[in-house]
Formats: sequence, C-alpha cells, structure tokens
Amino acid sequence: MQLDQLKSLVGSVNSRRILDLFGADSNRAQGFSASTGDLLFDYSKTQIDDDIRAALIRLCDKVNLSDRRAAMFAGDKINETEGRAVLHTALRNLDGGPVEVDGQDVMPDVLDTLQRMRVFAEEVRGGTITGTGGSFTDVVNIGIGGSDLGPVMATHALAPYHDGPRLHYVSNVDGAQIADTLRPLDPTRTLVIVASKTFTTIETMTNARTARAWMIDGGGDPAQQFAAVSSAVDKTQAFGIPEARVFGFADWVGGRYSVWGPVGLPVMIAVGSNAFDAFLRGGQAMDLHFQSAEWIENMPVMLALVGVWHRQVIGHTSRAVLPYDQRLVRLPAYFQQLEMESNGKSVAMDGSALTMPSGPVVWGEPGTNGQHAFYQLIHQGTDVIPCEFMVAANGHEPELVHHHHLLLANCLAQSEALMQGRSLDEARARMAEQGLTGAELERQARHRVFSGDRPSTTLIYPQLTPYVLGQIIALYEHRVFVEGVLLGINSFDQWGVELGKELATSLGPIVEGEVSAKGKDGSTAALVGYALRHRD
Ligand SMILES: O=P(O)(O)OC[C@H]1O[C@H](O)[C@H](O)[C@@H](O)[C@@H]1O
Repeated sequence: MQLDQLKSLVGSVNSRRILDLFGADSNRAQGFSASTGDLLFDYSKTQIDDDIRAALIRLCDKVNLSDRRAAMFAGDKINETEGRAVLHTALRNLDGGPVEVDGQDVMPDVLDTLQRMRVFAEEVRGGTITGTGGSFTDVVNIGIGGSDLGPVMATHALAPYHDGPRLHYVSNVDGAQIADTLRPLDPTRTLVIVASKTFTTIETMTNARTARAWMIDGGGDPAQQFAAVSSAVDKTQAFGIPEARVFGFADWVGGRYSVWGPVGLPVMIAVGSNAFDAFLRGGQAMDLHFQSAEWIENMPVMLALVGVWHRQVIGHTSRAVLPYDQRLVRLPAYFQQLEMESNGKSVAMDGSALTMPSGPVVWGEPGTNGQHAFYQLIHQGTDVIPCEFMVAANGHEPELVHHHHLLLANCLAQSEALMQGRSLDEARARMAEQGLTGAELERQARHRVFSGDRPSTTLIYPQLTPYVLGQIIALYEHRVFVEGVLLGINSFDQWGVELGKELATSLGPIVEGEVSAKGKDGSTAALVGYALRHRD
C-alpha cells in the first residue's frame, strides 16, 4: 500500500478541526456518506476531506481491488495458504447464477442443503420431528468461534422474530457452561446441534460427548435428538449422527463467515425459514452493491477506507463498535472474530513482513451502557479511539417509543460531543456560573475540558429486521476483505490460533498429573504445580 502520500496529508489535518469541515462545506454530511438500500453510512465526522478521500480511493486501484473482488466472487483460490476459494457469498446467492469451484457449479449443492435446512427447521418448529418426550422445547447449539458467534449474535439480534423453541449456546469447554445450560432442560425434549466445521475442535467434541451422555441418562435418544453441521461429514457419522441429520458445507466457507449456511441452522429454527431467507437476501443485496457501486459510493469500500485512514495512516490502535441497539449485544464479539482473526496478521500474502500496522483491536458494547462505563476514556483519555456508532430509526416496541427516542438522542449526542468537545474557556464560563473564582475555578475547569475533534462514523438503518441484519453483516465482511486486500494479507486463514491449541494438547497429560512438567518453562511448571497441590 502506498501510504507515503497519505501520511503527508496527515500534517494538513493537524491544523484544523473536523467541525471546520462542516463550516466550509454545507453539504458535507451528504458528500461524506454512502447509502445503499435503506442503510446510510455517515463518515462526515472524520478528518477525511476531498483530497484524503481521493488518495484513499487511489489505493483501491493500486491494489487492483476490482480484480481481487472479482476473483473472490468467481471462486478463485484466494485463500492461498490453505489453497481454498472464499465463497460465503454463494450461500446467499439465492437466485443468482452459477458459481464454479474447480470447474464445478456449487450452487445446486448450496440450494439443496438450504432446502433440507428449511424442511428440518420447519419440522422442528411444527413438532413433526420430536424427542422421546414430545415436541422440542429447547435447542442447544454446541460450537465455538465461527460455529457459535454468528448464530449467537443473530439470535439476539432477531429476538422479535423468535417464535420457535428456546435456543441455548454452549461454546466454552468450561464444564460450568454446559452444566448450567443443561440443568433446567428436559433431555427428552431437547434437540442438540453439534456445529463444527472441522468436527475436531476439542471444546466442541468434549461438550458434544457430555450432552450425549446427559441425554441418554435422562431418557432421550441421541439418534433422534442430535443434528450436526460440518464440512467433515465422515466425522459426523463416526460420532453417530444419522446422515439425514447432517448439514454439510464446503471448505470454501470460512468459520467466521459461515452463519449464512448450515451454521445458521439454530437461527432458522428460532425465526423460521422465511425470516432466515430475508437475512440471506439482505446479505445478497450488499454483495450486489459491493460488486457494482463506484468506490466513492461503495459502502464496504468507504467503511474500509475510513478504517485504513484511522489505523494504518494515523496509527490509532483500536476502534470501538458501539451499537445503540441492545439486540446487537453480541455484535462486538462477532466483529472481534471477523475482523481480528481475519486481519490480525503480520505477514503479507507472499510471506514477507508487513510494513504497516495490521488490523486494529476491535471492541465495544451496546450504548447507552458503554456511556456509563468506558466513554470517559473515549472522551478524555490520551488515546483517540475512532468510534463506529450504529442505530435504528425505529425500535420494535411501539408502546415504548419514548425509550427509542432517548436511545437515538444519546447516540447522536455522543458523536456530536466527540467532534465538538468543550474548550477551556467554555469550561471556565461554566465554573464561573457556579460561583467559582481564581485558582479553584481554573483547576475545576481543566477537568471539564473535552479536546473534541475525535472521529466517529454512524451507520443508521430503518429497523433491525432480518434483511437489515443481513446487510450489516455482509457490509462488515466486505469491509474486512477490502482492508485485507489493501494490506496485502490473506484475510481467510488463522494460523495464529494453532500454537496455543498444540500446547494445550501437550499440557493435557501434565495437568492430568500423568506426565511431569519437566521441560516446561518455570512459570508454566509452577502453575501446574499449584493446580496439582490444590486439587480436591
Ligand atoms: O467450526 P470449528 O471447526 O469447530 O472451528 C471453530 C473455530 O476454531 C478455530 O480455532 C478457529 O480459530 C476459528 O476460526 C473457528 O471458527
């Protein structure tokens, strides 16, 4: 990426404030936003001006973004370190054309599996498929990472549409989670979905075996009450899950991009196949926009360029994602995997060291809760944290519309406050109004200064419907892709998670007390020693 020219533009922004840009251009809000369908992405409350934007957009051509995008949608093996295509977009290509991998159209299989999911989900919802004790009251999804975060996030997000059985998610190998989840459930009326792309993930397989034993002990029947979601169909059969209850997907669906396919099965059971279709259609609409809009009007591209401006050009190390939408409570966690597992890399595609910072730390919480916790640092801390606000024009509770108005007002107030700030003179005037004078006035005023000029973007949408959720998730997926192309990295592998897994395997017998910790570093050996001495 040619960052030099952009770095030289940073100097120009030091001498002005974001607010000045609004003074100089009465149409700034319109000019520095992108819209598609019903979504509006406003990035006018950043330092990006015409020159900076033009330089950022030039980067897209420098890295041949349109060819890379075409390669992804065409099924080329752009995940080079794993030799795989990247085709989660095929999962939502509902009435699109053929998509070929190795000369083979994958769409018939995708649509066939989707249809099987619809039939199964509706049979579970309608009570045609039952447990030994009757229709399913509860569904437990066992999976971790991409086999958990997407469906958990979507289940929370689509709560107003949830009219199927209750859903529970077990991800952690900590027995506390599965114990607490299963305790109140009826083993004869619970469906367990084991979701694992590889069907080897130790946490998931351990939890799946525990759930199976619990079901058998309680009079349920795993042959009737287990389903599996995986790209390793042979392993699901070895686990004993009947073929008719296995929903497979190909290796060209990355775990963190998999909610659109069989991994989304629990969501489909919760909200029904029509609502799930609307989610897919939202994703597909964003795909079409991403493929056709000019860079300057292209929402994922502009979202990515704002990200690159803040992280790689200016150097801010993190960004906060702040949905003013309680039902997006798990969206920050979902984005953490999507963005940090995809772009947290220090090696370029060709194996050379990255010459610029990798993707940023992504974190956040729903507003307004965050306001009463960490916004202090966002407003007055020494680090600038670019904020990505999200909010709906409408809630789902018409009888509580006054709540929604307050929510919206708070969201808008935060981005306004971050940009506007409060000067020392304004703070002094306030202190004077309260009767303070002299050194005390000065001291108190200084604590009440807000530097302002802190960047934020706002994504606003009509209402959090399945269709809108699909648009938002696909928007961020493509943002990650564009940022990855600009960085020259492979956004679709995750070698950084391997070492810890290998060491956990080698530590297993040591923690069991079967093998000595000799050879481990002093700290690890001492911690094992403590655990063994204190074992009940
Ligand atoms: O779906 P699974 O194969 O069980 O994998 C679950 C998760 O585990 C891994 O460690 C990866 O880092 C994730 O990308 C993946 O989503």
